Amino acid sequence: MADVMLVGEPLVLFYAQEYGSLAEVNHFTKGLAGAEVNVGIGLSRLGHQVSYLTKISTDEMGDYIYQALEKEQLASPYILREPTLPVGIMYKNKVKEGDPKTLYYRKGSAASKMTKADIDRIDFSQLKLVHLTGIPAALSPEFREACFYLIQQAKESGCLLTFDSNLRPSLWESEALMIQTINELAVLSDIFLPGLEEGQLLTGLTTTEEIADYYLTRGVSHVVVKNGAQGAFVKSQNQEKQLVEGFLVEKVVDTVGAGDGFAVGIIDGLLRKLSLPEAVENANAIGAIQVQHVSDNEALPTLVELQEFKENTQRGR
Ligand SMILES: O=C(O)C(=O)C[C@H](O)[C@H](O)CO
Repeated sequence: MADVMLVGEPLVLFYAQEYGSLAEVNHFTKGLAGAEVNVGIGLSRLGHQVSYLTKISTDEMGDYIYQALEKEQLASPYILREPTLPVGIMYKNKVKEGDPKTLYYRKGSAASKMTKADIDRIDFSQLKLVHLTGIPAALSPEFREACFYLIQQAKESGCLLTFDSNLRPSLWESEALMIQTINELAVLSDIFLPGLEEGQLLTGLTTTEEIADYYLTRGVSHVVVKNGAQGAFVKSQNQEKQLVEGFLVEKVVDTVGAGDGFAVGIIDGLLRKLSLPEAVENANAIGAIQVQHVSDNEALPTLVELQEFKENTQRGR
């Protein structure tokens, strides 16, 4: 029986083999992407039982996603095959510095059409935690409505809710709708995980503590503001707060998926009843591992690999 439920859209990812703009490069490697998928893979590798609810096509790209999910113990009857709609595709370029450019072909995908009726397929009885990101709410009005319904059902069943803002402006009709919706979802969560820049855009505030307070005063129990190499700032309703130092990374190769790795550390810590600062330290470590690899999820560690990384890597910028 699964402890964690994830709902989202898996993507076929083509990541470039050569540096340069997507218009210029010719060689790509095929992989799997999607924020919730990445979190699911990370948790599964750390030994947790995870369920993942989505819809994929019945064509070869859908087969590819299904097989990749099977390999990561994420395939289950919660994956519905939809004969008339495609899966989403994402391209990602290779950069020497900064964030890679991502390009989506996902409008009208099978997953983007998920509704409240799909949420009704979830058996909440044994679940401990539901994790959601801001991406599904961007995909269609019906999926957006389903996200609020998922949160309501999860809360009624006594599940913890972790929420990662994961802002993707290109997927939203407008920035105003993105900010409004993400804030509405965030204040319903127990543990909210914004990046510093995301928090600044969402609240109009500047510092990590101001951002944390914004959500704490609106009912969130714990806020963890991610600040890349600087580490992460965590503050709770009881006013306990701490800046948890990050790990030294020699070369940042690709930042996409680092936030999902971070969420894995937090959720794993909650499930294993670690203290929040301990969970944040693991989250920083998994984020640091992620940024050193081009795939969105292939480097996600096992517990042994995580331990090794922490033992062999210095803290600091
Ligand atoms: O799901 C998306 O929209 C993506 O951008 C795919 C990536 O794997 C993911 O978001 C990384 O967080």
